[in-house]
Amino acid sequence: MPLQVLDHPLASHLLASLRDERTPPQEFRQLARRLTTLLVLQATYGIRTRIDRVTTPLCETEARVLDQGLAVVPVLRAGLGMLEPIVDLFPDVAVGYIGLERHEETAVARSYYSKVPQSVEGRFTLCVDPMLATGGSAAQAISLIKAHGASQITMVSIVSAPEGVEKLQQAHPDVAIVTAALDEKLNDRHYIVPGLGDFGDRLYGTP
Ligand SMILES: O=P(O)(O)OC[C@H]1O[C@H](OP(=O)(O)OP(=O)(O)O)[C@H](O)[C@@H]1O
Ligand SMILES: O=c1cc[nH]c(=O)[nH]1
Ligand SMILES: [Mg+2]
Repeated sequence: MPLQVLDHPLASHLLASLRDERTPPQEFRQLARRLTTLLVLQATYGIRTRIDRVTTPLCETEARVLDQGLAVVPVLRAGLGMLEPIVDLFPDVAVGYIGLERHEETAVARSYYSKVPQSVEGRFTLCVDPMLATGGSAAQAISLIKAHGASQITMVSIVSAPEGVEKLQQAHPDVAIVTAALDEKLNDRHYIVPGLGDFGDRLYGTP
């Protein structure tokens, strides 16, 4: 599936502040929520709809309504920073959780928690994790989500590296990727450059 890079002046503006090393955690969390709202509008464009009828104070008319449930699976911990706006926009969403932590040196992700509802089957499913670096965490998370029956999955990230996009597209060619930025590269510690640093640490104030 092609990669979609969100191209909107407000998204760029919010991302600039997220990247800024001076942005404190409280503001960082708010920016992450606002940018996720924009990303999710793009990511859910293909959710199934149907035509219903509604009566306005003036007459009856056709109205397009949602005809498919949404599921979201944030990858702990940083993905939690993207959850709240999605639950606000889609109150009937089914939420699963996957805990993954990269090894500091190898960057290989270790799984420490997983609770994905079987109800992802048939739902339009978003896997959310703000950083797509080597792609190891996203590829593992999506394999787990698929094992629970999901078949229509979109990966939503805030910043992506070319290496991560390539890995995910190879591992899961059926999964769409929506991101706010495709950055230049990974450094020798597997961090995205220019990136924004460690998203989880900046979100939760844990240097
Ligand atoms: O594409 P990858 O190379 O796998 O890297 C991306 C992962 O790294 C970060 O999580 P981290 O392991 O730091 O855990 P945290 O969210 O708990 O800080 C980030 O939130 C992704 O999950
Ligand atoms: O740049 C990166 C890479 C992985 N995880 C982060 O939080 N930042
Ligand atoms: Mg981290």
